[in-house]
Amino acid sequence: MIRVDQVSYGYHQTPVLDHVTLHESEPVISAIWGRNGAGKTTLMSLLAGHNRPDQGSIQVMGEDPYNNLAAQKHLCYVQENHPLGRNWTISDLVRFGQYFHPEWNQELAERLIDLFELPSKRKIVKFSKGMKTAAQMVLGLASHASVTILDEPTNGLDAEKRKFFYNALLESYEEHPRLILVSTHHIEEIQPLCESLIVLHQGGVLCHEQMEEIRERGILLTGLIRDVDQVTQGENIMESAQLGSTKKVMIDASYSKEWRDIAQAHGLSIEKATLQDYLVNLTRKQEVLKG
Ligand SMILES: Nc1ncnc2c1ncn2[C@@H]1O[C@H](COP(=O)(O)OP(=O)(O)OP(=O)(O)O)[C@@H](O)[C@H]1O
Repeated sequence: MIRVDQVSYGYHQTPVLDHVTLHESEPVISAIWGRNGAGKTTLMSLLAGHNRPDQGSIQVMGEDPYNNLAAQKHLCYVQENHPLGRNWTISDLVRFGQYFHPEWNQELAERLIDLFELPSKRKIVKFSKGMKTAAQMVLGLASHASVTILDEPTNGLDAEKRKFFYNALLESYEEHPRLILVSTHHIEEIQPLCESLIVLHQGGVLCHEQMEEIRERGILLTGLIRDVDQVTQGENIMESAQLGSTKKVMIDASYSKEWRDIAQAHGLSIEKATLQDYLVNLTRKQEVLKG
């Protein structure tokens, strides 16, 4: 569905993406995670054909997306500040969606407008931040585009609206399976919906894995310093803290029965780290290693 091969891109001689390769061949909801400035939006805008790679090639449904209408009919890219017409209302947005997206689902669009309580007559520029995001999500989800790209789709949404969005995302995907790429900083909330995770870091894809595998990684062990040190000898320690005679570490290992047994045998407590904390440490570790 998408093929990114050896793509490099920079702004005014400042490199952002460096020989990035990324393939998704099946319909899937995939999260893109990375620290601020990692290049998530840059990668998404290249996939959407808004910019052309400096090097390498991109294909979306077999087409080069840059300046290519044949590719655009397969694509819906919803970015943070979507350039909606200044005077647009929700009705204009819906007309735009119907016109540009051959698979547009009008019934879903109407239901989402209702759910997000979006006023039909007010101009979108006068919406609150959360309402603007919700309006953009109506476009992204109802587009049913084969490659739907959502950049920070929960920005500004309150907890209830985020829940509505996650339910609608899943419903829209189940009704019309396709590739939905979602960049997010709120990985804990969205990870139950995603089958794969792409981590961007230092200009490249640090990992691209099945969510069910990566969400098991990162374990926290707590106990007496000497016991923790003994058990974690030779392990990849991602984080460590001491308080008196007690030590707590995060190691880069899967939360497996084997590890639970080892912890129990040594009198250590064991917990699964959050995916968010694991990823923060994973990207920090790389910085340390490279530094
Ligand atoms: N139009 C631009 N001109 C110059 N530099 C840019 C431009 N857009 C982005 N950059 C730079 O490219 C790098 C990657 O930015 P990008 O917006 O792709 O990251 P991101 O992962 O989406 O970040 P965030 O999580 O903060 O939204 C940053 O260093 C940013 O300053």
